[in-house]
Amino acid sequence: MNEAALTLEGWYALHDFRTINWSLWNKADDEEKAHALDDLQSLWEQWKKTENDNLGSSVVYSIVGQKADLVFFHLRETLEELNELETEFNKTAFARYTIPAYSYVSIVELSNYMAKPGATGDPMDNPEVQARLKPILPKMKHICFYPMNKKRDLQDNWYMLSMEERRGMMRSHGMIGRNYAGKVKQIITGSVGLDDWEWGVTLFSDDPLQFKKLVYEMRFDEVSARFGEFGSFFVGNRHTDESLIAMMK
Ligand code: VOV
Repeated sequence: MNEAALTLEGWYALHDFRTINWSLWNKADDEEKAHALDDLQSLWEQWKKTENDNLGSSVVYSIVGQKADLVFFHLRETLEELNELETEFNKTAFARYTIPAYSYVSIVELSNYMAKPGATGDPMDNPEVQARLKPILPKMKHICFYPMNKKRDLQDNWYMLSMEERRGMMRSHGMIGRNYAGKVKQIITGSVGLDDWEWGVTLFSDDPLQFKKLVYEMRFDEVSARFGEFGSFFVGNRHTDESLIAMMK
């Protein structure tokens, strides 16, 4: 049997994609709209407080194209908290004007492929590791999310490779990624046993072209070229509470 990579897990993640029911929204009167936006605003204030208290992180982005209109991306300590905030959102007057479009449940994950040989001590005690496992989400202008698998075909089965083979490929993957330091920030969330794909890839950048450059360059790298299988891509622009409320008015 091949050696499983050791993984460290941090905050649970929910990507909650919604479509706005514009025909319902357009029929609502001013009072109903104001009530819906007040509800959204007060929930957003709670999300900000959670983030300021370092108990989680939340960002909201528009989605370009017809797959959804918005994504609410939340990180929280427990699955229960994610469930609660999803329900809380569903109870708002604002949610009545949205239709669930897609969701993804996962957990922030780091693997030991790049672990320094001979490192001692519990990595969970390392503040850098903690900051990566429980990240305050970047407030960059654009987001790109997609789920992915590593192939389990007869010839190309990631899970049948030795640790050394996988480590070598992940090193090359990391080297490509490093060229995008300062341009693209990635949050990799593991979802084996949690959702339909094996990982969620969430990228942030101030320049959406960098998503295309990075993903394209990685397609030529062995781990993506031979083993990568990808779901739907969602791309969008950052919303603050002010910009989302202004858009709805
Ligand atoms: C923005 C740049 C960037 C950088 C620097 C980077 C680096 C790294 C390192 C060093 C490591 C391994 C250690 C760890 O941290 O876990 C990873 C891990 C991972 N990655 Fe990555 N990745 C990036 C970016 C990046 C992208 C764009 C993708 C999508 C691939 C594509 O073709 O579309 C991706 C995927 C992943 C996955 C699914 C994993 C887990 C694989 C597993 O089998 O466990 N990743 N990644």
